[in-house]
Amino acid sequence: MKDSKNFPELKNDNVLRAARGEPVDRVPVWVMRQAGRYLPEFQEVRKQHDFFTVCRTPELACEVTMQPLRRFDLDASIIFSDILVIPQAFGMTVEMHPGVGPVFPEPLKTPADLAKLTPDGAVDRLKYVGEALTMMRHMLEGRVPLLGFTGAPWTLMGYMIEGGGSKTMSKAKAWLSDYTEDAKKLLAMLTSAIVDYLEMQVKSGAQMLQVFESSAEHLTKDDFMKWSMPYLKEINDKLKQRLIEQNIPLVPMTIFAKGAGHSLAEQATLGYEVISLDWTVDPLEARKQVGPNITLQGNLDPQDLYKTPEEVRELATVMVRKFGKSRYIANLGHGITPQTPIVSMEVLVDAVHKAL
Ligand SMILES: Cc1c2[nH]c(c1CCC(=O)O)Cc1[nH]c(c(CCC(=O)O)c1C)Cc1[nH]c(c(CCC(=O)O)c1C)Cc1[nH]c(c(C)c1CCC(=O)O)C2
Repeated sequence: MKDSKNFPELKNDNVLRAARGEPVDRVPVWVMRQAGRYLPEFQEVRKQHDFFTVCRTPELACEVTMQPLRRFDLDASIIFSDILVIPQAFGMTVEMHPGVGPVFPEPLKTPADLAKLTPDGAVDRLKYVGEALTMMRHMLEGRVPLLGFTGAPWTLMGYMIEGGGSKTMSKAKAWLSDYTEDAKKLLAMLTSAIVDYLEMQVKSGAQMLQVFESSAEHLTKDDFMKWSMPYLKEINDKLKQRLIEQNIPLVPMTIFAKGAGHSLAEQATLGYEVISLDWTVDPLEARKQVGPNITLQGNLDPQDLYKTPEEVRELATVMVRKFGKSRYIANLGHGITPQTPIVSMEVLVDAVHKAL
């Protein structure tokens, strides 16, 4: 399978080795949303093309995926796309409004709206992501591993019901209590599509996968156990089972459940190789919670990148020394934000590589 596309041999595999608990040459680092609006060259592309056009056009997706790698000595690339391509593949309209974020003109209002969704064949409508991954593997020439990703069921359900970002998730939470069976049906539908989607990503060339449960922060610990964890486990279990059945080498899996620092010990039981931490969690405490056999990723506060270069260097160095060189991938605690100075990224990457 791996050779069927004749991908170039991987040179810097530190991220994959860290994920598997093997020794690394240097602490690897990449950044969530590393291809994004803080880069002027990204803004140039966005002036000419709508956000989802970039996602759907492999040449454009690969160009913006490559942009941060031209500037910084990063140890991984992540394919340019969005978690909301799954709701789109289910037949929902999603628009990206600059300065606002994603907008669904027709969100799910009542359980009757579930009948309008078209989950059958969703993965076929996401083939463009696979094409971008395959093209990107060649474009990278083996420089660093290529990561794929997906949104997790609860996070996607939230956007589909709220119709965009939400401070409270009041409507999505109302589904959990008022339409419990339908909420379960929707989460199961999403879980199944996510497994298909990740399988396709691996077959297309993704060398590691991250599952974004960004809206975990809205759930109590009890609700996280009930409405997120079982689906996260099913995604990891089913995907691995499918890859094994087809004799396809497994790829490391990362779970990023933002705001779920209350459940690190529980997350460590899910079967994911890597747990990505938001900035609210102390590295030493996180290590205590997950034990020695899980890789940790994170967790600098993205707002720290607005400090002086000297402060950024100091904060990154302290962070890396707390996590240590074993089973650790440096990253931010969430996506990099649009006004971040370029120099902060340069300093962050350099500081991580020099810290140990
Ligand atoms: C919740 C979520 C989304 N998308 C994503 C998540 C999970 C991570 C997280 O919690 O931030 C994931 C995502 N979105 C994007 C990537 C690309 C890969 C990368 O470089 O990390 C990834 C991994 C590009 C993007 N996705 C988006 C942008 C900026 C939009 C633009 O270019 O106009 C980028 C580069 C837009 C987006 N997409 C989404 C939102 C809420 C927004 C608006 C928020 C904002 O404005 O910062 C949905």
